Amino acid sequence: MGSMGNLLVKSEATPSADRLTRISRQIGENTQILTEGLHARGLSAPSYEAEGPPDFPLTGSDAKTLKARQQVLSLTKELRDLVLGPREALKLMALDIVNYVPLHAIYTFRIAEAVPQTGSISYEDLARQVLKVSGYKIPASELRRVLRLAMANNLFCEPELGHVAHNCTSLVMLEDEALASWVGLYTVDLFLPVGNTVTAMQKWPGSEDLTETAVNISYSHRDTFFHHTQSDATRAKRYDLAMRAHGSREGFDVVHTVESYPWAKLASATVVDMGGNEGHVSMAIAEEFPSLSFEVQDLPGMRCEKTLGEVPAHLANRVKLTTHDFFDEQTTVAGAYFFRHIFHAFPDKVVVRILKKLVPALRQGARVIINDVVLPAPGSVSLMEERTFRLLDVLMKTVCNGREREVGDWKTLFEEADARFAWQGAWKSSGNLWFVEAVWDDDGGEKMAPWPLNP
Ligand SMILES: C[S@@+](CC[C@H](N)C(=O)[O-])C[C@H]1O[C@@H](n2cnc3c(N)ncnc32)[C@H](O)[C@@H]1O
Repeated sequence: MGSMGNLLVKSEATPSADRLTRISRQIGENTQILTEGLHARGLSAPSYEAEGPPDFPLTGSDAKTLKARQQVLSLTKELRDLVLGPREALKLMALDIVNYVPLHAIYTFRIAEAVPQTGSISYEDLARQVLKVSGYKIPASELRRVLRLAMANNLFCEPELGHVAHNCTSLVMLEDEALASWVGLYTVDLFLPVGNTVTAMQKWPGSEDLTETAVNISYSHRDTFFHHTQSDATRAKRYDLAMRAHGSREGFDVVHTVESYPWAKLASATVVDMGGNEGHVSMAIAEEFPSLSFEVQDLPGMRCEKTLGEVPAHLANRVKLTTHDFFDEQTTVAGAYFFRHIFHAFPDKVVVRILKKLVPALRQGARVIINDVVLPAPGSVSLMEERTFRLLDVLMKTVCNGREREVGDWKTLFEEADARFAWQGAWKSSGNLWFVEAVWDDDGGEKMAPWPLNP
């Protein structure tokens, strides 16, 4: 019971000692489902061995298996915390910040590159290799202390005393540049801002200004996070690669965007993909829905010959990459305006401003389609899911005074932007992102019959 939520779930008045057994039995039952799934597909269990699979093997499975996995993840945390006891669990939660030091060191000193892909290396030789690949002269004793903490978190291993080797997790950092950049983004770029979030809340309570954030305090400037990121080539590249890793996180894959909206109902419309980056989302939808056309708008900095040339020839007449700043008035008249992963990075008043800028181009029946996070009601989803979205919500506060939103918050944004936006609702059928939609009704919003959308 407790696993499905937190605040709304009433705790037992005096929980019986059997509670622990009950949770562990549920863990056992759900683990059994996973084991059967592995057997049925002839797969072995995940492990930390260097040759082990870098991803849990059943991620693309049926709903029952996926739910069992979510249950195991939530219940094991619950059992762990209960067995620790609240006092000790709290101490460990606070102490957890130290676990980021090895991650930071591994990224900065390029330790994954310095350790040989097979076999092992002594700490002294590792110090020499680190100097070679990263230029940093770090004593063996310091590498040892950070790496031994990393190993206590199942990152690298020490097969023979005094010798470091890769395991499956550390190899991922070597082989997956996007994931390594994800680690870099959080440890190099965001560690200070995370630490300054409360200071920003004290300095600018409730601010909706993009330049009154923990990033501004940490880096002593009044630029937006976006400009801060773009102002340094290394940082910009790290951010772009990290976003790729984010896009491939479970539940955030573009396949959910393609499958969860009834795109065919837009017939032969043009969809303007606002802040559509290099067009990867539009291209994925265009592949599946051959009657649709896309105009992918983004800032000039996102356009160069290389990216323009990356639209495959068979899509070139239906997917156009153009430049447009969404703070300027929209000039393209289209059937739909699509915002994926855009608005959570902006405070409410800025989102309203962006929506208003669409108005000159909107014609009767034009759609605004948002594909973004919708916050669950507290306690309505598993603790794992809840934590994913609450983390993103607080992170948005840290970097840009943006926020994740509940369904009612999205509706309010449209109401504040213009009464002619007729609310169509919000839904999610797969993945982590929801669809939120409004239709432009020149006659005044409310009278427009809702489109029968929920697929
Ligand atoms: C988080 S990415 C989302 C990209 C894409 N929609 C997706 O779902 O993968 C945000 C995008 O918004 C773009 N962007 C930021 N500010 C913008 C602006 N003022 N006008 C147009 N695009 C902007 C960025 O360049 C970036 O490509």
